[in-house]
Formats: sequence, C-alpha cells, structure tokens
Amino acid sequence: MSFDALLWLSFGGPEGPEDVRPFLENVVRGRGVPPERLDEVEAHYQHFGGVSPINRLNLEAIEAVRATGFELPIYFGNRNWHPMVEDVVAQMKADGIKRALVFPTSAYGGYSACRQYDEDIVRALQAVPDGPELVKLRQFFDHPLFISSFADGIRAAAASLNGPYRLVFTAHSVPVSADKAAGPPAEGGYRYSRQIVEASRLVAAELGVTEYDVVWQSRSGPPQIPWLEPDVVDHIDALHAKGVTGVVVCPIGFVSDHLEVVWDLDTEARDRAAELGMEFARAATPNADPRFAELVVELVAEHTADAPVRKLSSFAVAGCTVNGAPCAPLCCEPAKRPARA
Ligand SMILES: CC1=C(CCC(=O)O)c2cc3nc(cc4[nH]c(cc5[nH]c(cc1n2)c(C)c5CCC(=O)O)c(CCC(=O)O)c4C)C(CCC(=O)O)=C3C
Ligand SMILES: [Fe+2]
Repeated sequence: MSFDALLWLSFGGPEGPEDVRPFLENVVRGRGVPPERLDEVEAHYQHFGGVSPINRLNLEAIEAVRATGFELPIYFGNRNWHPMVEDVVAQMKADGIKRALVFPTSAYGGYSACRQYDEDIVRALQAVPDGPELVKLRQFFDHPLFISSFADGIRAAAASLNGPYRLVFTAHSVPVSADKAAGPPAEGGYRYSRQIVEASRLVAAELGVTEYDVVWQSRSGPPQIPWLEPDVVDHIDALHAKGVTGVVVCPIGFVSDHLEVVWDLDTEARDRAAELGMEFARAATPNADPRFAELVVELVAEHTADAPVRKLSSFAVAGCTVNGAPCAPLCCEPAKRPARA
C-alpha cells in the first residue's frame, strides 16, 4: 500500500522551567496521581533546568532515519507537549497528506505503552476533520535489531566495570490492574510485563547471560494501589545484601535516554549503588544507534514493500491500528482509575 508520510509519535517533555507543571498536568490529567508525587517529579525536571532531553533525542533519531535515505517526509508530534500531535496532524492535512504510517516511540503492548498512543491518534483526528488516514506500526519489542542494540549497550556498559556484575533489566512500572488488562482478554492479560520479560530473555540469550533480573522503575500513583515491583533502587539494596558487588542496569522498557532514564537510573540508582560501594553502569538505549533507524525503516517496509516481519518471540504481532481503533477487541483497555481524592 502507498503512504505519503511517517508520523513519529512520542511522549513529549518540557523545554524550560515554566513548561514543567503544565506538561505534568497534561501527563496525569484526571488520573489520581497525588500532588506530592507531581512536586517530586517537578523537582527532577527542574534539576535539569526544566528541560527533558526527550524532544532532542526524538529529533536525533528522526535524523538518523532520514540519513538512511528514507523517502517519505517525517513529521514529529507528541502526546503531552509541543509539538502536540493535534497540531502536527493539522499541518499534515494542510500539506496534502492523505495516508500516513505512525511510529510510536514505545516497543511494547499495554495501555500506557500502546493503547494510549491510539487514543492520541483518535484525539488528533477528532481535532482535524478529514485529516489523513493514520496507520500505526506494530509493537517491536522482539525485533532482532531492537534486541541486538540493547545487547551491545550491555556489552559496552559491562566493559566499563572492573569486577563481576549482576545484569538488571528495568522498565517503567504500571499499575498491576493495567498490566492485567494488557493485551486481548483471550491472551490472559499481563502482555506488557510478559513482553518486558521476553525482551530481557532475548537480550540475555544474545549475550549468553543466564542469571539476570527484571525489575521496575518510576512508579507513580497513590501508594495504596499496587504497581509492578520490585523497584530498581530497592533491588540494588537487595543485591547488595546478597553480596553482589557490581550491577549493569539495562532500561529495556525505553527507546531513548529521556528523563526517566537520566533521573531514576543515572541519578537515583547510581547514587544508591555508590552509597553501597557497588560498581554501577547503565546500558545505552537504542535511540542514536543506526540499527534503531534501520528498524523503523524495516517496520515501514512491512507496509510499503511487503518486507518480512522479523521477530524473535512467539508473541502474536500486535499494535498495528487504523485511525486509532483498537488492534483487537478490548485490547489493552485503560484501567478503571479511582477518582481523585
Ligand atoms: C509504560 C510507560 C512508559 C513506557 C512507554 C512509553 O515510552 O510511552 C512511560 C514512558 C514515559 N513516561 C514519562 C514521564 C512520565 N510518566 C508519568 C506517569 C506515568 N507513566 C506511566 C507509564 C509509562 N510511562 C504510568 C502508568 C504513569 C502514571 C500516570 C498515567 O497513567 O499517565 C509521569 C507523571 C509523573 C509521575 O511520574 O508520577 C511522567 C512525567 C516519559 C517522558 C520522560 C521525559 O520527559 O523525558 C516517558 C517516555
Ligand atoms: Fe511514564
């Protein structure tokens, strides 16, 4: 099938101190995240001058795709901060774009990682009547280029340490209720955490590492609601208690070194390891790796050139949607959230 453009759809992040609070309000709108948590997260952003690296990283990754000789125009829009996806889809329409593929900057299934990007597409198309048809690319957590990029990141991180280390994969925590609702009901739920575990297994297998852990980070939400655990910082304590002297942390749940990586891992987890006298290294995310650009090109070619669907797991291909309609009935439903106290 033919397409006139690629829309690069991401999370968005603030570009200066005044942006931080309105950005955070956009992220958590109506989701019952306690104000104290927002204050804490605001401080993380302000620590970096109110600037998240995420927009710059997306633009760099887009440049890397262009550098492959990719032929379609690439547009960049976000869920939570400028350039907002609604504005970008309006621009696409004004430019005469009729059908576009959408690359979401998340490899996984689940509400936050997949379905919410469909909601972004629906919102944008509601805001732009007679806008372009938008076909979202599939989940790519098990693509060989994604896996080998992380494997190389771990090799480089490990090479920076002097002694032995434990390999620890980490991904953004979500409410257990959201994970339970991830995937089509017939699959039994928990698609997000099961895909994180599978991607970790594939990376470890490529490295020949048999002992490793999968943990979670960046928990939000009120404490009485269960989220995926253990937290990466608590896990470093637990490893220390077991006599582990070094750790390599791989942010398998993310595609770029955005704020959740540079704060929660490069600051909090690293500081904890240092306090405990443990060696610490964080593996790179794929963002700037030419293989990541190649992966995007391949996902597009699956639609435009009948390219083979390369994948290393036995999970069903999922996440490909048209105009934001769910990829399967009831797939990755948003969890029922408690009203804000
Ligand atoms: C699964 C997942 C991914 C991975 C998939 C993907 O990449 O899309 C992800 C990515 C990201 N999360 C990010 C930032 C934030 N996430 C928050 C809050 C939340 N994340 C959640 C889940 C996820 N989040 C959830 C269930 C919440 C609770 C509120 C809600 O249900 O919405 C909050 C609110 C404050 C707080 O932390 O409490 C912030 C600021 C940034 C940008 C960092 C930057 O600026 O560089 C990125 C890439
Ligand atoms: Fe998040």
